[in-house]
Amino acid sequence: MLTLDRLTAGYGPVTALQDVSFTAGKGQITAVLGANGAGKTTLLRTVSGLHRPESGTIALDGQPLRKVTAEQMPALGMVHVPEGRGVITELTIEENLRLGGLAKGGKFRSEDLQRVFDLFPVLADRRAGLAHTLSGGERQMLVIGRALMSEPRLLLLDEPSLGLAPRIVAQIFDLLRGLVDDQGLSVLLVEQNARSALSVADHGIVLNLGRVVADEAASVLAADDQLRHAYLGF
Ligand SMILES: Nc1ncnc2c1ncn2[C@@H]1O[C@H](COP(=O)(O)OP(=O)(O)OP(=O)(O)O)[C@@H](O)[C@H]1O
Repeated sequence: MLTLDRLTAGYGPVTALQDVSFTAGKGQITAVLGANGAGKTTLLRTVSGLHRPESGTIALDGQPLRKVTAEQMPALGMVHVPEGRGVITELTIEENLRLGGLAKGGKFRSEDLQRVFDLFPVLADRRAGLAHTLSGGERQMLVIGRALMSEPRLLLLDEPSLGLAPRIVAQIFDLLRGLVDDQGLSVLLVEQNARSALSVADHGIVLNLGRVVADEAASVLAADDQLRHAYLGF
């Protein structure tokens, strides 16, 4: 689905990613793990066209994404959900979702809204309420719902568990698993919470100082004590 080949990116003299290569499979959750500063956010921003790599290629379904801008990504079936739950708190929940429907450049479709409300009944119940009234977990559901409005094939998620209670993280990851299993969505999941991410992912990539140090089935990574202690903090 998504293939990175020797991707190198940085910020002036700082190299954030060095020769990063891996494939995120179709209909799978691929977790990108690593400590603070490992390069995870830079990786997602580079894949979604927000940060220009110094070298290497990114291909979606075999098509190189060279020169594709962030604005064009939803039309290609890829949506980025950045860290920090960027809901617009002054708008209602429904208005926030409608914005996601516009990302693809087409017309808003009420069936997309209904589809998202079916997935997140908690948002449907409060559709006319202002987004600032939502809890952290509900805001995370809202930004995922907003991303789903453009019917992506690939969802890029940056730290969805950040600041959420374990029970809410489990609920959100279960939901993602359902989307992948039932609707064939593919997910690239960047997480510092490696234990939870590996419990839901099919595959895991471990980054350390911008380099891939492991690229394995999630179950293999979770069972590798040495790697867990060295890089994943659990
Ligand atoms: N805007 C920037 N300018 C300069 N250096 C940056 C910038 N953003 C990130 N970096 C550096 O690039 C490296 C990778 O950072 P990145 O944010 O991608 O890591 P991360 O794994 O996402 O960490 P975190 O979990 O803390 O967000 C780090 O050394 C970081 O200090």
